[in-house]
Amino acid sequence: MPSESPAILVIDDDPDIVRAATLLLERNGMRVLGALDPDAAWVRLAEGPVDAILLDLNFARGRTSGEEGFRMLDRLIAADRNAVVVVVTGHSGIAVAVQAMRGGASDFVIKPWSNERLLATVERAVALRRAKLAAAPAPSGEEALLLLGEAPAIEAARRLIARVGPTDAAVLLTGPAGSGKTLAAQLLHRTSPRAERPLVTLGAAVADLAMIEARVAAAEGGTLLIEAVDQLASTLQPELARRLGGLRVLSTSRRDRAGTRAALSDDLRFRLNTVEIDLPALSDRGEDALLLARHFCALYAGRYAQPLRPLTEEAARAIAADAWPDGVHGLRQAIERAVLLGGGEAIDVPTLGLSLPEDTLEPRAIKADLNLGRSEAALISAALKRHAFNVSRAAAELGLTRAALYRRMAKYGL
Ligand SMILES: Nc1ncnc2c1ncn2[C@@H]1O[C@H](COP(=O)(O)OP(=O)(O)OP(=O)(O)O)[C@@H](O)[C@H]1O
Repeated sequence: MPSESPAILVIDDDPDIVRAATLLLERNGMRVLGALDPDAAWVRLAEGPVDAILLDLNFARGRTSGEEGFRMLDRLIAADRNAVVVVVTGHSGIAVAVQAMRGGASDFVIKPWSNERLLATVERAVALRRAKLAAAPAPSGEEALLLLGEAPAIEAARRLIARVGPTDAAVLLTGPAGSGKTLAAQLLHRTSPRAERPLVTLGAAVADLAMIEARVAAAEGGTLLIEAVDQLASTLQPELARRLGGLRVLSTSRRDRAGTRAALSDDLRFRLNTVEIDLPALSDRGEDALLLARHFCALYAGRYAQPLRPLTEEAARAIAADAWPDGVHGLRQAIERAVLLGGGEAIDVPTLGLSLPEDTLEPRAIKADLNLGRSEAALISAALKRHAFNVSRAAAELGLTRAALYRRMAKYGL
């Protein structure tokens, strides 16, 4: 860590949490500013910039949607595009944390945290912030909207987008996390006669009637993008269906077609699925992961004014073989970090935080544990370390859902 002590802003409405984080981080050479609510946070930020921000997503106790936290996250990133925000959420909030990462958070921590992990996360955040500042991103870096890939399903999706984009047809986009649904929706809007009008997003998982009314009004004459529509409360579905006149409606769901249909009331479904586009998991797209990885290497090298470093042969193999549980989103983040934080001539496997496909050897400690009756805690701990505490990857390797992995991590104090 560089000599000047990093400044960390901790935004949490629980003074005990602020105190605990302060003790830990100060003991490790950091300067900590505490804020019990967003207003106090802005006052702190006005006093001077910070290296990382720990943001509790649920200010008002008992709330779980994280809505207030999301607003704060948006504002923090709008105020400073290099802000590095780590969101903090309770066990119930894993989906919310993942959504926050998509909204620009750089990492997340689940409460109750382990000190070791919190510290490692904050140190990573500080390194990322410093690398971002040092790299001085080219201000012009508007990214072109491109749905890249040569897999047949992606080619089919591009053809469908070109055909139905310019119409007013409602399009339902299905596919797993990070498969490009939002990107496809942006393309559909961009190629439509409404392109100059707003594309307004409604997050169905956290929507209530007031939010529905506000977003529908904001999308008037433009396009409404309903994200995770399968998660909309059943009582709200007829309310939403009734308000969709006069809008172009695009929607996304991580469930497959049948699962999505089953989650929607007839009246809402008829308004949404005139055309359906499926986007497959990145791991089912053959060489596309590698093609996208090379694209992101060039994109981030340009954006951060870094030399374009190639992928080593092993890195290319590891990328092609990985399960990519967070889809293109996860791949993109891995490459951004590697471009910003990696040194050397080329981007290698450790810089990406991946493992080589044939690397099936378990560390010796694990073997001993297996002989002693399969210590679940040791297996989980090793998987987490192997994946640099990336819970999605560790869970994928262990064959667990993320929620199941978090439960076990809490059980074993990992
Ligand atoms: N085929 C692709 N070509 C280029 N970039 C892509 C492609 N697919 C996805 N991306 C990029 O990957 C990231 C994740 O994609 P996107 O947000 O569209 O996924 P999603 O399916 O909406 O995910 P979620 O279910 O988590 O909302 C975005 O930055 C997007 O631009």
